[in-house]
Amino acid sequence: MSMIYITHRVTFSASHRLHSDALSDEENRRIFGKCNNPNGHGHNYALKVTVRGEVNPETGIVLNFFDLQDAIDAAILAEVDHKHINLDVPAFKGINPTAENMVVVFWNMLEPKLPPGLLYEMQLYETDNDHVTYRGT
Ligand SMILES: Nc1nc2c(c(=O)[nH]1)N=C([C@H](O)[C@H](O)COP(=O)(O)OP(=O)(O)OP(=O)(O)O)CN2
Ligand SMILES: [Zn+2]
Repeated sequence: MSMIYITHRVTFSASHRLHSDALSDEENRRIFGKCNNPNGHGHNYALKVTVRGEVNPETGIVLNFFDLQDAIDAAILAEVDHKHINLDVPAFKGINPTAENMVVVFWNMLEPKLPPGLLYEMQLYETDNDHVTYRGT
């Protein structure tokens, strides 16, 4: 049997403010600079989701791309697209919406919606130049 990795990419737009409740206002300004601006700022994010599994010999697929897209839409995009992450998304209450924290939250949103053990990797692109990768641990 062949282990195959399949990836679906989605995009969404959202705004956020980098601010940690564990830091003083001065520390937040020093560490996050302009990204700590109280008015927030926006990004056009891209999220790549990779699942891995064996190819079903009858269908020839691991997981239908359509089903993967539907799961991402329902679990993640419905929550965050065109939202202010800090203010509008309950899952981020008390969580600083860095790309690092966002990808972990997204994993926890999506993983229960997929067949057990299928989710392999998520990559969240905040810009074309900067992205983070998470594999669940
Ligand atoms: N490790 C991390 N560092 C930073 C994060 C992050 O999530 N993890 N996030 C930010 C901010 O969100 C910031 O908005 C990044 O925006 P960006 O447009 O990349 O900032 P620049 O002004 O440097 O980009 P330009 O190339 O000048 O357009 C910061 N750090
Ligand atoms: Zn930002």
